[in-house]
Amino acid sequence: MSSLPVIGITADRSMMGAHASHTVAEKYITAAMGGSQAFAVLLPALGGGRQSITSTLSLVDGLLFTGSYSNVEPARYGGPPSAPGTLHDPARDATTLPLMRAAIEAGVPVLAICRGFQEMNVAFGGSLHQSVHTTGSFADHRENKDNPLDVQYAHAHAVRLVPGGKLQQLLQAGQAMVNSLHGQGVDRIGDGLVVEALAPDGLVEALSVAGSPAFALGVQWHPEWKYAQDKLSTALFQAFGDACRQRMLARAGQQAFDPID
Ligand SMILES: N[C@@H](CCC(=O)NCCCC(=O)O)C(=O)O
Repeated sequence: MSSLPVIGITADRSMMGAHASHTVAEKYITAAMGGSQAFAVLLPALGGGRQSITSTLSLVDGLLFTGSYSNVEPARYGGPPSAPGTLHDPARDATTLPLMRAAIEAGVPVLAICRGFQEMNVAFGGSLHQSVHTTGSFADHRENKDNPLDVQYAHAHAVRLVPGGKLQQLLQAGQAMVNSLHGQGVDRIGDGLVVEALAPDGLVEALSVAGSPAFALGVQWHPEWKYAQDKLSTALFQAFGDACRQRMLARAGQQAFDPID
């Protein structure tokens, strides 16, 4: 048995030339390995039950739901059709949405980032604003894609950590600075989800799952970016890794008592 917990990382499905491909940005892999001290494996976005959720959950000690430029298809939360030209990834939706709920119910630790955070909300029956900056109620939370990456992923605004919440307890502070690279945002909050952080304009920036048997946290920002240099990001990946290690040890204990057949 490996001494490292295994973290499954959700991939996007897109075309590389003529070939359907499954990809994960390396920053998520290095953050899981370095920040959570885990062994990273990539989970293809095959959807449609082609690889069963039960088998996936039996292979991993935790799941990292990644960010992505694509939007969750609005039919998944009863929203109006997307603006023409919006990037979707229906295979990813079909993979991550059922996996998210099943993982959390089974006590598999979950950290969900940006699109992953939006998936958490939709998986629990919530809905999304398709472009928060056109609602009239919120600021523009998008990055300027013409800027160098270091500028795009730099701190953009504060978040207020809800007193007594999981994030506030983790950081032992009332607020933190975060980056901001998203056009969509949480509208109706999913059933059983708990607000953990808010942007100055009131947009929900982090969610946890009430009564979840294990770590289950989603954040709208990108803690994987320079995870080792930012106090909140370091704390998040460490706490996620600790939860994954706990599950690994619990599973090892269970196996030791399984009858030999
Ligand atoms: N499409 C959604 C989600 C935004 C998001 O996840 N961006 C990530 C960009 C690439 C990355 O850093 O992985 C939205 O715009 O709201």
